[in-house]
Amino acid sequence: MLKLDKVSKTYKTGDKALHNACFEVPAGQVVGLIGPSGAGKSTLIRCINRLVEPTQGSITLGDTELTGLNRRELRRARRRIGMIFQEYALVERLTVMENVLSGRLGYVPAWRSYLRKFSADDIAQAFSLLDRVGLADHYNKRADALSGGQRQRVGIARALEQNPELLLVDEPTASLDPKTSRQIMRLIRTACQERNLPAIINIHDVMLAQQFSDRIIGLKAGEIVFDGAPDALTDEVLTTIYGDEDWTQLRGDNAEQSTDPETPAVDLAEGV
Ligand SMILES: Nc1ncnc2c1ncn2[C@@H]1O[C@H](COP(=O)(O)OP(=O)(O)OP(=O)(O)O)[C@@H](O)[C@H]1O
Repeated sequence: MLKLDKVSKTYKTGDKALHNACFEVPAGQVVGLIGPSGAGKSTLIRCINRLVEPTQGSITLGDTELTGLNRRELRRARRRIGMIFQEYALVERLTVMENVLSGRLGYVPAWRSYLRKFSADDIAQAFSLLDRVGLADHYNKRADALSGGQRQRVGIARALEQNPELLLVDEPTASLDPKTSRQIMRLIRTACQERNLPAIINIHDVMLAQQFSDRIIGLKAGEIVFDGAPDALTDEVLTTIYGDEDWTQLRGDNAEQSTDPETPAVDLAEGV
């Protein structure tokens, strides 16, 4: 369980990026975090693992108050939080397997991580995760030889290799085509369901968020203006968050893409 209590962030520039954010995310829940550009989505995600220091409020993961930790304790706590990034953040010249194993680096002693020595269990788990994200045959390829969708799957496997208690996902599909985006979102959601893992996904595409989240949190100018079920995200609510748009047409376009016959209805679902 993740809990945010009155979390605010004002940058040194005076930008009030987040104001009094309060919510809890129970185990296994996938939260889609939406809102216009500059609403504070990245700030909120980064406050949770303290890549950005909140100005006020408390953030608790399980029994640990993340906001109260010193640097060393924070390093240890970050092992419990898997991150998935828009630009994948892979080490391009390393193999797929080495990238996945790097998810364990926070766990192995410094000398072993320097020599990149991993236990047999870590390696077996990495193989199993690569199999589950559909990349078992690619384990020995260099990361820079992969497509965007494949890279993001490596990013997902690396985050899961950490055995995290929470996933923070920052615009995972922003660099991907619509079909690959849906596959990646399905993969993240299924992985969370199987592991009872909570996740917060910062996502620009409202329709994808609605399709693959258990809950939506809508931010506008640093304030939470919506927190509810994906079905409750009516055109009126969307207009509150984003301003006027032709939501009916946007939904129509998306429905066409979702029924794209080339997109298997359950692709990867069993494999994750
Ligand atoms: N390092 C920073 N220093 C000063 N202001 C910042 C910094 N990072 C973000 N901001 C400001 O905080 C506000 C929220 O930004 P943030 O990046 O969190 O929004 P966002 O919803 O993630 O936007 P986007 O969808 O465009 O990535 C904006 O006004 C932004 O200009």
